[in-house]
Amino acid sequence: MSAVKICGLTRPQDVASALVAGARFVGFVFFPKSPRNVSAEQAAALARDVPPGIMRVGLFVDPTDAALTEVLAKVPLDMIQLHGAETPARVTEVKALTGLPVMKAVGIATAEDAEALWDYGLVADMLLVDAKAPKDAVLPGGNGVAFDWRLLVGRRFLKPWMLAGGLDPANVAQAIKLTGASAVDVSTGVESAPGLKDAALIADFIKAASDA
Ligand SMILES: O=C(O)c1ccccc1N[C@@H]1O[C@H](COP(=O)(O)O)[C@@H](O)[C@H]1O
Repeated sequence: MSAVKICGLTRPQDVASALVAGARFVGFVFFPKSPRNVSAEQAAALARDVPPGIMRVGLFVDPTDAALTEVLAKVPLDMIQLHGAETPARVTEVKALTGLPVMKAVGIATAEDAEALWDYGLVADMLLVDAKAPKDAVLPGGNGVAFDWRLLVGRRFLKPWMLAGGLDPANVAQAIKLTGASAVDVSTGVESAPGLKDAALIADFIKAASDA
């Protein structure tokens, strides 16, 4: 049974749908270019509805110290997700600055890309193994694009990890079976429109991941 993170929540009803369906992680995006971007005030209201034991993850892309500090002053987060070009040294800095566990996203398209998982595993608390963004993409993630999951078969990880990238209710079971992922993350695959989650798709996704 894989744990599920539903990322890019923007509305209270979407948070409720994720929780009712059994999500173990909920994600809030702090990246203005994203259709899932939320202000610190919006995220604070959404995070208040989340019971203890469920991880509230703040997603940032190459954040400054000031941006992190400003959000954390208002939003009770349990984990920071770094989804930009942050170096291993920056991961260490963000951990020290925030006092929170950091999950570092690593974009994969080739076996060579996957090598970076080792370096980030030395410093991050968790790894998010995502598809590399297409060249012309505006967003570094949340593009609904999958990668060749066979690149992960037999790979050793230094830290707990989550699979992401183009997952949806129809393919998540196969992805888990092939990679052995014990946690999965989804954003666009459970949306009815950019930034708007669909309760039925969330429920279908979590059931498929749990049954896999
Ligand atoms: O969701 C976004 O808008 C986003 C913006 C910037 C960086 C990452 C983003 N989302 C993350 O991308 C992966 C995969 O998403 P998808 O399921 O393929 O849509 C996931 O970790 C999201 O948290």
